[in-house]
Amino acid sequence: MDGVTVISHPLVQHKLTKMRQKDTSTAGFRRLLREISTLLCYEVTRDLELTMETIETPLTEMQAPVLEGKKLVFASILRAGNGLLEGMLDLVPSARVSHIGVYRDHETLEAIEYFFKAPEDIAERLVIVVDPMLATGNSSIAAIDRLKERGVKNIRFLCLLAAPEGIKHFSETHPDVPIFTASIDSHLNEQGYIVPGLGDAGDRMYGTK
Ligand SMILES: O=P(O)(O)OC[C@H]1O[C@H](OP(=O)(O)OP(=O)(O)O)[C@H](O)[C@@H]1O
Ligand SMILES: O=c1cc[nH]c(=O)[nH]1
Ligand SMILES: [Mg+2]
Repeated sequence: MDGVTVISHPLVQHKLTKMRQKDTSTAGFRRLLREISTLLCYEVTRDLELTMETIETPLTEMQAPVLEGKKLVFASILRAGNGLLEGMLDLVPSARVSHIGVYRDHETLEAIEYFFKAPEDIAERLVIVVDPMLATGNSSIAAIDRLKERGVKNIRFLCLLAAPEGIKHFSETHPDVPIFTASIDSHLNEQGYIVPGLGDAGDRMYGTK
């Protein structure tokens, strides 16, 4: 699929299988999500620009590559996005963070926004939006609409599972935003859940159901 990268690394796929299993505990689910997020972060940042800095090794001075970490924003779609955010910050501690509070209305599946906070200069930065689930696409599309209203031009979207219906909707609405996912699942059911999926990511992370 155009604009979609499936991260097929065996460690990612193994951990995802554990997360899908209904008997995985809340603590186990959270731990796996944090671990998998570092692996996904590795892939989504693979082509980031480096600048050269003068450093001194014990032997000599040299020009060495460093990441422009302060130019990055991780935007977490609450609540479940926070599970991906933590592991990503482990790898890029200097990244800035935006929180976008969006939940799905269970009847209409429309996205309802309840919170938005972002760095002042977000428009000048690369923003990696994170949410484990791309189902209908309504939540991620709404979050990216909001970022574009703030002038952000350079956006990537990272998730764990995506439904074909959501990818189509998302790509038609935001064709300029590449999607990174660990799996493209079969379909959405009548309630808008991803099948086979892993259930409700927020509830599984926080034990709210
Ligand atoms: O693509 P969509 O059809 O919009 O579905 C995906 C959204 O649903 C879940 O959030 P939820 O609404 O359950 O909120 P929560 O994270 O607070 O539980 C998930 O974390 C996504 O944000
Ligand atoms: O399967 C789904 C769909 C939307 N949100 C989730 O958490 N899970
Ligand atoms: Mg939820």
